[in-house]
Amino acid sequence: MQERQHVEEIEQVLEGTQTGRDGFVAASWRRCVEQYGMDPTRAEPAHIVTDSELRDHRAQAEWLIGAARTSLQSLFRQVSGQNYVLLLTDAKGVCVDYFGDDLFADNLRSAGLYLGSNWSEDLAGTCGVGACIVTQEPVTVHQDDHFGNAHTRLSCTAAPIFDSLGGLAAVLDISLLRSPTPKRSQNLAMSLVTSAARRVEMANLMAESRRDWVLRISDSPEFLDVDPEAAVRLDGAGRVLGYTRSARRLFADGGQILGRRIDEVLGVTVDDLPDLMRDRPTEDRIIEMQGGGALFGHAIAPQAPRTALRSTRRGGPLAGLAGDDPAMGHLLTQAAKLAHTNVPLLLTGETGTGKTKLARAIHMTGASAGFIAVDCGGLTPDALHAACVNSTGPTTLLLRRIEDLSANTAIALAALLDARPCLRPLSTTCADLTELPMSAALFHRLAGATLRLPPLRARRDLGWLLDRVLQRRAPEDMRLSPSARAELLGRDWPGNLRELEQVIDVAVALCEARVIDAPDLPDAPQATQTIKAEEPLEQVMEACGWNMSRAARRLGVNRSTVLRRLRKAGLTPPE
Ligand SMILES: Nc1ncnc2c1ncn2[C@@H]1O[C@H](COP(=O)(O)OP(=O)(O)OP(=O)(O)O)[C@@H](O)[C@H]1O
Repeated sequence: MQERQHVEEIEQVLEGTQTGRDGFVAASWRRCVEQYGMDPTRAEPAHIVTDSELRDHRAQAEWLIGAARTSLQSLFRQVSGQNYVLLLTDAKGVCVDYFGDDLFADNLRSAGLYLGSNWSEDLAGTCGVGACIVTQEPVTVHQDDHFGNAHTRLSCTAAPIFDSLGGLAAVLDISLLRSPTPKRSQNLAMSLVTSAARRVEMANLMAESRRDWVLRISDSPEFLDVDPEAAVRLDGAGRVLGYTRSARRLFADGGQILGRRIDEVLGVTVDDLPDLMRDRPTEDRIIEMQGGGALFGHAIAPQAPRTALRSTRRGGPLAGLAGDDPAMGHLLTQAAKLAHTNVPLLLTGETGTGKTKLARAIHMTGASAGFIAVDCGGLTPDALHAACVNSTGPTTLLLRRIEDLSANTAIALAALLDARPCLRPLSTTCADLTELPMSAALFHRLAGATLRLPPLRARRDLGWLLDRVLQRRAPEDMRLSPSARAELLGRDWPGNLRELEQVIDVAVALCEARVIDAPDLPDAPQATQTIKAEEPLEQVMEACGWNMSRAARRLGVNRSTVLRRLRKAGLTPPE
């Protein structure tokens, strides 16, 4: 009786009658009859691929099975005892991994809820996996939503899993042999399966991105580090190399995502990513969206390869730090050799000469997996311990501005380094070594070797640096006029590379055409400094359009410092 009603309803839908079915189900029924020539009255058995075909499908999906296993196991634990079956199918609909209760194995196998079953729509008719492959959206195909009478007792909820290039890679399906009648009984299954699919995409993206930056994103600071909603993988210039499906919403204008620069949609450039790393408080890691609104970001730096080659040739992150400057060439060759050792390094030089950047490049070149960065100004012994508490394996400890260490924290640091030999300190300082306020004991724990960065005015690769900074911070087709270039090459640069970046940022903002000309350049360094010292925070924020990254660059501090100062001054952006 029920079977006859089901067939009659399919006929009505084919004639164009609205029967209250979900639109995607009606569309699938239509395809089953009109494209695949199926007949709902025929009790089709489950389609199972042969053992050798299954081996092929599993071999091709091996990376996916690996990435999904942990998520599937944890999902299965959540639904255990409720008779749910989990299927992971490849993009063709063939089940390549399976979790179900062995007690019902025979029933599940005959219903097709088993390894090797093929749930593509053109074979199985309207079903969770098939509809998910066609619509590329999460779906519930409940009981008589199914096309064939053989399946009308099942309830299947399926979510798509996309690879990092945006292609459909798999479907995660959670099914019941028997279910309560209301379709909404499967709402919880829908929410479980979509979040499990999101986590599989995240695991896959992370596994692919060991050599690149990853920016993970969340609407709420609470979930940022534990279960972020979306992530993008970025190259050194901030271009998108891969993404999880939910990251599409950042690119709301649609179209191409791969190859786009992240600063086209978010108020961060690749140079801001270190400020979004885990050592910063979560609530300070705010990212403004270009179209308004804000998100929270967690940046993960490229990791060194686990089996780092003991090469002394310069390459990778270190190579990008200098052009043809003999002093920098010598320093970077030394840095490349020292990167593979455990020797504590002290990086000295004037403010803005790139000590922090060099430290990060040394870390990326070496074999330490973990990376912790702390600013020594205001650092308490407790905060130092808290920052290092989770470090287990070899870990780089970047200590910025050790001249600002308090006496108490200096004692705590010496004790910490003795107790945790896995920590490799890389310290930076602008101070003269003879003026460092620390005991000889601590000094020798920090300065196994000293690398001195030259001031920008002494470097012979200023032209190269100008082009590089321009390439990173200006639109692709923007260039410097010969007179602007000559003016910049003649400057003194007391603020070094930081000042160079700011000058380019200002010039890019002021320039009205595609060529930066001399009048677009901000004032001479001396004048700029005087103004900066006198300029109130509110004025800086207004001048930067309340963009925190821009204000941070202008003030020569990082974004979290700007945020802290704003909070302290009780300033908020105008409505
Ligand atoms: N080799 C480089 N090429 C281009 N930009 C660079 C280079 N090195 C550093 N920078 C940029 O210059 C700015 C200052 O760099 P960094 O923070 O490493 O300097 P620092 O010496 O640690 O400064 P401070 O002592 O004031 O903390 C950063 O924005 C960084 O991106």
